[in-house]
Amino acid sequence: MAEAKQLSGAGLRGQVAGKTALSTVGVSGSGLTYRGYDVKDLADNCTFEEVAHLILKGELPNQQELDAYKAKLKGLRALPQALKDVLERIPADAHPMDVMRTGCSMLGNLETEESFDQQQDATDRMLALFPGMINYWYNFSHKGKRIEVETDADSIAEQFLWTLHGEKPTELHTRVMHASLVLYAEHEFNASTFTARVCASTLSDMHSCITGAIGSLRGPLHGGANEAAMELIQKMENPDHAEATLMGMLERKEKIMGFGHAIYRESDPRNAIIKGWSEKLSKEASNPALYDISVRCEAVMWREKKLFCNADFFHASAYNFMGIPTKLFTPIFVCSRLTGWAAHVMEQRSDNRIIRPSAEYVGVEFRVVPPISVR
Ligand SMILES: CC(=O)SCCNC(=O)CCNC(=O)[C@H](O)C(C)(C)COP(=O)(O)OP(=O)(O)OC[C@H]1O[C@@H](n2cnc3c(N)ncnc32)[C@H](O)[C@@H]1OP(=O)(O)O
Ligand SMILES: O=C([O-])CC(=O)C(=O)O
Repeated sequence: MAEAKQLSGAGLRGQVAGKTALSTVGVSGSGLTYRGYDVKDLADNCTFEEVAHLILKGELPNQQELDAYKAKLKGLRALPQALKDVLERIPADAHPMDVMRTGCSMLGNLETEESFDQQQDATDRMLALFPGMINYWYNFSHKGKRIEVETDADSIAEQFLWTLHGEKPTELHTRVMHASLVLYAEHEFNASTFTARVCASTLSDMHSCITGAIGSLRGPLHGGANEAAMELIQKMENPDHAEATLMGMLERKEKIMGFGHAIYRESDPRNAIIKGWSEKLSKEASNPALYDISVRCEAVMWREKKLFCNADFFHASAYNFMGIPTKLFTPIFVCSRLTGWAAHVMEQRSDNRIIRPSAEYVGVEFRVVPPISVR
């Protein structure tokens, strides 16, 4: 494992802002652990529902607990009519992350979390409903279709692909979606999770915490990078063109989305896993060059800048190979990270003090209001 990066300076880098029992980043195992388990171990051996159970309830489920949890989630997929009405009014050119934000907020109006006793149920409802919600909007706004979201899908991974494409996905695609959702599920005090915790610290409701977190994840410096990476690589015709494009961007000091990380120094442990799945998917894809292009980007960025792919970069080609429209990439991140966000909200609530840091004032000196006639 790479040594932890020296962390200091702006952006609260390196400052401990609270305690968590949920995950470690850049500390042990391959570099990312959820409640003590290595993310690679979890991605190789568990479904997303098992990992959601681990993150939200503290332990991996036994078979009986898993069956009960999956049955509960399957029963919570229906979209309230009032939410469908709102989704149908959002235009096709809206950003799907804005749809997620509005949808989450609307659900909070319809099924308000009245007390913290309801926090697990409120979370499970969102976990079950979000994949169908975004794909209901997508299919209605782009194809004029009102889709059925109460499918026979066995899992959240299958439910996302099924409600998007209107048919049961292949085993390989479902397996990749499970791995992807596991990889994105939790990541300590990243920007969106910290947003959720700040909101939770005011004793606000779960939907407000998650709505705020969605807003933070949307930006290209955070979750939006998978989408930005796709926009970049789809313009590249072949590996040599990819190399020339990146060299030009680096010369112009442009940021390359999907590379670098605030905490990891030499690699993001999630990258090797999703890269492996991207390679497998490329073997049956109609545009396999995207994988070789991505591999060349990785090599060039390391050679030129010692910058490595973060979790987002190979997610771009993997999702593209599964026929997922680019703008739906970051909403998938939401469907997964919801587990981490909600677990952090619960953790914050269990030992709360309002989060209220101080600022260093750099404005003008103290002064007196002059009468308006002399200003
Ligand atoms: C799931 C996730 O959210 S993972 C992150 C997804 N975000 C991205 O992929 C966006 C692209 N990456 C970045 O913008 C950054 O690497 C971040 C936001 C992830 C981390 O930011 P920081 O902690 O400030 O990065 P760091 O301190 O390592 O930056 C060091 C230098 O490398 C540069 N750098 C970092 N990442 C990149 C990049 N992707 N492309 C070009 N240059 C970069 C920085 O500009 C900085 O240069 P400077 O000192 O001249 O300003
Ligand atoms: O930890 C971070 O800053 C960003 C990140 O990788 C994540 O949230 O998954």
